Amino acid sequence: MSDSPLTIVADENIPALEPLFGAFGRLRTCAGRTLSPEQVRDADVLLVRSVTAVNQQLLAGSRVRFVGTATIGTDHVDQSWLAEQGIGFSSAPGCNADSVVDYVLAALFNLLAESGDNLRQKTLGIVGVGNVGGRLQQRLEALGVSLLLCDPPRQHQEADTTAFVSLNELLQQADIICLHTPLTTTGRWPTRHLLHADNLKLIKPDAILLNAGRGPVVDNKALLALSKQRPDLKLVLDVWEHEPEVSVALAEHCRIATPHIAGYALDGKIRGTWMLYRALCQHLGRSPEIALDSVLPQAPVTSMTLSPGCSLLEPVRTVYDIYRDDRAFRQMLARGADGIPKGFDQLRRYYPERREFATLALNGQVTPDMAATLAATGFNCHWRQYD
Ligand SMILES: NC(=O)C1=CN([C@@H]2O[C@H](COP(=O)(O)OP(=O)(O)OC[C@H]3O[C@@H](n4cnc5c(N)ncnc54)[C@H](O)[C@@H]3O)[C@@H](O)[C@H]2O)C=CC1
Ligand SMILES: O=C(O)C(=O)[C@H](O)COP(=O)(O)O
Repeated sequence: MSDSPLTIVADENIPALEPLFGAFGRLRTCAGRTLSPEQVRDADVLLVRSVTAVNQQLLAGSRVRFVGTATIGTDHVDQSWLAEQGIGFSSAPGCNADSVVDYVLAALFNLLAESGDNLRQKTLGIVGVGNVGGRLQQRLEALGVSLLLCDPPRQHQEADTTAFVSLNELLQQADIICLHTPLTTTGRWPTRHLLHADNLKLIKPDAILLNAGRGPVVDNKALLALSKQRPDLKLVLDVWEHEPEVSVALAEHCRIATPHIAGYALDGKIRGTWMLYRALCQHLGRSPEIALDSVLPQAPVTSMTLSPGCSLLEPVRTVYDIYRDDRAFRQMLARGADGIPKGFDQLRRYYPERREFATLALNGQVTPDMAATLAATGFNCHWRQYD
């Protein structure tokens, strides 16, 4: 690509486009879900999120030389075809991993508080221990939670294979199962329908099953069938097979149901755009000059008085009320099946501002134990400890 102004076509749902990409040339935004070959034909650069299938069908005949997806997941991009065409590509690994971990902890703290259970007395299984699963592992270890880890690709590569268990062992032993694998259909360990009718049956009574990876990692039909026989199972689903369509029946069986927003803290979304900005600079041989902090709005200071006996749920709910997302999603589903794809995307497009736990400024006085627990949960806040 030359130094002349570039034409950049971008998904309208990518935040901070203008400050990060405005200086490269002409910026045009489009609806990512319905992006057509005609809309990208004259583009030099294409910036997408997870709802745009980037492949030969979209790009053949265009002059696109660089594609960026401001997401962790890359299952919507035909990377082999891009490489064959010599088209540069970048995703944003880890950009919203902390947001997803916040979502998981918000779901778990709420559900366990409702059942009067303590996370420290549970065994939690993480399937897929990469950026998201690994950060979840770190926070939970700091909270003193017993963990089981399943990640065959890592197990195969690493010296300490004893750190991992098989998927069946994890399903049989975990009280809480969190899925954080990518969606893959090829290779040695494909994840499509990783959880299916046969192994879903292994899950323990009263277990929590949470999927914040990709919908098709769980066979949704099999999960619905099982949920009908096993009302004890507590489902938390952020991702669905066939998005933006959703099985209303399955959502009704969920304790928490949300429209693929686990990674939607503003910090994670803008970090994703910024990572693409840096990747494009590198692709063009230019030095990146814009710092992340200059495009990330300051988090509002939420003042909250923490008392020695306060529950962790209070600060968690203050920074992220997961039931707000659950309610909005169910209201949308109740409006009728025809409206679901549109409603699903509307909820995501107009998602209210949410910030990562780490941005919350809490005030107050807490015991040293509570201070340690807050820090382990991911808060980076200002409090005074009681002696
Ligand atoms: N719900 C949401 O809003 C979001 C969902 N995601 C999804 O979460 C996925 C994971 O994200 P990261 O942890 O950042 O990705 P990552 O690539 O850092 O880690 C994925 C891990 O899964 C493991 N894995 C692959 N196949 C496996 C299998 N068959 N069984 C068990 N483990 C397997 C890999 O070895 C790797 O360690 C993304 O690919 C994306 O699809 C990511 C961000 C937001
Ligand atoms: O980063 C990922 O991977 C995700 O799943 C995204 O957070 C999903 O957001 P959209 O790309 O669908 O806006």
